[in-house]
Amino acid sequence: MAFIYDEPSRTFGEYLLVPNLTTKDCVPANVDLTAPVVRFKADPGATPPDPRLAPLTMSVPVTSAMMQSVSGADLAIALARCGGLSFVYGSQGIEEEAAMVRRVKNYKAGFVVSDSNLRPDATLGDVLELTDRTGHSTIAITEDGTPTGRFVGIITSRDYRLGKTPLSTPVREIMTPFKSIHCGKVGLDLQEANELIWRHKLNTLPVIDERQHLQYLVFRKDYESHQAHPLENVDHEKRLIVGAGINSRDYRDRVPALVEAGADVLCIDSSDGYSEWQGDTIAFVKSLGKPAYVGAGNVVDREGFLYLVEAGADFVKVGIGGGSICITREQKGIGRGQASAVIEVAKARDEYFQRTGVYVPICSDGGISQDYHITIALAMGADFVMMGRYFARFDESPGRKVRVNNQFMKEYWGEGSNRARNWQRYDHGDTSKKKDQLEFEEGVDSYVPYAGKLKDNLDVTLAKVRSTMCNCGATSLRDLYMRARLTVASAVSIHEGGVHDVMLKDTRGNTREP
Ligand SMILES: NC(=O)C1=CN([C@@H]2O[C@H](COP(=O)(O)OP(=O)(O)OC[C@H]3O[C@@H](n4cnc5c(N)ncnc54)[C@H](O)[C@@H]3O)[C@@H](O)[C@H]2O)C=CC1
Ligand SMILES: O=c1[nH]c(=O)c2[nH+]cn([C@@H]3O[C@H](COP(=O)(O)O)[C@@H](O)[C@H]3O)c2[nH]1
Ligand SMILES: [K+]
Repeated sequence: MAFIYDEPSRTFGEYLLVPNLTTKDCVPANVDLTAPVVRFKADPGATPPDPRLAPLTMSVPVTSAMMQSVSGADLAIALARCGGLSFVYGSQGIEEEAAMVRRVKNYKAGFVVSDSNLRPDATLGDVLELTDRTGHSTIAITEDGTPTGRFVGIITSRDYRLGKTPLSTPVREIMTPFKSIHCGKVGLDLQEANELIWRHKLNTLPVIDERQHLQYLVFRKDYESHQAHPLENVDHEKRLIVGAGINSRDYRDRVPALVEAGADVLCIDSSDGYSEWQGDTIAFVKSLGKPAYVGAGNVVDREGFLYLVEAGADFVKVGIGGGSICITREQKGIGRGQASAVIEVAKARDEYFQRTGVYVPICSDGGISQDYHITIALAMGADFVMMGRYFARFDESPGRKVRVNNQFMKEYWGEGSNRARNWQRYDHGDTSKKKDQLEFEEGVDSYVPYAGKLKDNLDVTLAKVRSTMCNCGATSLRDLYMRARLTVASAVSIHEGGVHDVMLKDTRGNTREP
């Protein structure tokens, strides 16, 4: 006989937090958002345990969805610099995905590999053409014109006069030559580089190796940007932390390549994780010689969670059909309201911890359509959240920025859409996929309003989270989960929470309905 749940399945927008006493030390500056990423052992007497006991943590509880339109290398770098974690999308060739992971791991804040380089026999005409193409006015001159060739000089716009200096002038006659340039030696850190920049009043510090080959450029303005990222999520070698998506088919080839590339944590990407395919995938990752972390999912209930935990998952992702581009509930009728799913799985996680002393973090994936939904998810017991739409809006996401009806938009398409699935037609890596199944789309191709830089937006979002936590008397995510009091809002009280019974006024004094 079919089992019917007593309670309807609910989602974040149906709940509100009721404030607790805010003590005077409970201010946003004192809020610590550190979250565990992977399983760890702790004293089951303290539920939930201190997240800093986990072997992999993040300083803000936010991850970006493993989607083609969300998590490429640029977004992964920007998010890790703000303290979060990206999962580079797995719906691409294995080599391509590994290359993205490598790009994130090789990123050194403040140290950039020069992208504008010429040989000494190039001309001013070449300089102008290159400046135009890259938008960068600092050009490194190396013997072979490569970013790591023997370094012989530098050209900036101060070295020539447009309209006066002939375009045919060779670079070697106008560049600042090596002997007049202050350089750093490879191995110096950003602070030391910055010291040199200030001492010698430089705009750019070239960093060379013992053979005088160029390695990096350090720009004065980038040091300031580094100072603005105090929460950066880095490993013990100060490299940014990055995750990578995998699937339950080509994992035997994909996982070793990603681990080799330096992925800190993997995650199986699927709408439905309660399957033996995922059990096998986890077992494979755990059988590798090298230790590797792997998350699994998605699940929406206690049974699915326990199955993946017992299979060895390092974290479990929660959510079926709640994503903004999802049509799974409509197409297949599977899923559960995101709040109900998180509440049940968080309870199962706590019981498992109390029984075994092993804490397995959970991630609420999809359906965050307002910033405060993050706080609600965390209050309900999610250790961190995953978002797609949210990040697709930013400069750093891979989708194109386009103008639609006089407004800038970014493209955002679901991983279950035909657009995303097309990669397999051009890649030979995953030919086993669904040969035996008829295909139907489970996601849409869409636009989202362009919103600018990731950091600017995430700073505001997290300010709201911290502020709400203070309303709830919480300065850590553990506090929040332990103390939060949530109430279901009736449809009428949701109406009451919006603007009502007033006419809105614009800057010219005109009025309109809310
Ligand atoms: N979170 C959500 O609500 C949803 C997410 N998505 C996203 O769309 C993408 C595709 O998701 P899915 O279609 O669920 O991918 P999937 O690859 O997990 O599953 C597709 C089908 O293949 C089967 N399968 C998996 N491994 C297999 C193996 N080794 N051998 C034979 N059959 C196997 C599965 O049982 C399923 O029927 C993912 O990126 C996912 O995150 C799609 C729908 C909903
Ligand atoms: O039904 C679906 N069809 C799709 O094509 C699809 N692509 C992604 N996802 C899932 O949605 C999450 C992102 O959701 P948001 O945009 O709401 O943040 C992601 O993290 C995924 O869990 C999909 N679900
Ligand atoms: K299943």
